[in-house]
Amino acid sequence: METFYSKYGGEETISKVVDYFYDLVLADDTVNHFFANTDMEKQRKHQTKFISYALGGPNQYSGQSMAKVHEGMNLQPVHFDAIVSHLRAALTHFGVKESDIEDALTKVESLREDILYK
Ligand code: HEM
Repeated sequence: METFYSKYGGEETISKVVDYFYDLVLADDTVNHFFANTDMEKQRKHQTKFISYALGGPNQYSGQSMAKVHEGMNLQPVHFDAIVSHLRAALTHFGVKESDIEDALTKVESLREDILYK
C-alpha cells in the first residue's frame, strides 16, 4: 500500500511542511511556552518527528513511549487541540487532499490519551 509519506514526496515534502508547522506552533502562545527551554534544533526535531508520525513516516511511536517523553508536562486538551489545528493548517497549505488530512489527524488522535495529563 502506498503510504501517505511516500505519496507526498517523503522527506523533502516533510521538511517543507515542518518549516511551516514549526512557525505556526512557535507563534502560538497556547503552546509555545512548552518549548521555551528547548533549543531550536531540538524543537525542529520535535516538529519533524510529529509530522513524520502523522504522515506514516519511519518514526512510529508506541503510546507507552509517548507517555514517557511527555511526562511532567501535564498537557491539556487545549494544547493537544492547538497542535492538531496547526497540523491541519500546514497540510491544507501544501494542498494535501482532505481525506488524507483526516487520516493524518486520526493517527495523531490515537495518541491523545497517552500524551495528556502526564
Ligand atoms: C501525537 C502527538 C505528539 C507526538 C507524536 C510527539 C512526539 C514527541 C517526541 C518523539 C518527543 C521526544 C523528544 C524529541 O522529539 O526528540 C517529544 C517531546 C516533547 N513534546 Fe511532543 N509529541 C506530541 C504532542 C505534543 C504536544 C501536544 C506538545 C505540547 C503542546 C508537545 C511538546 C513536547 C515537548 C515540549 C517535548 C520535549 C522537548 C525537549 O525539550 O526535548 N508534544 N514529543
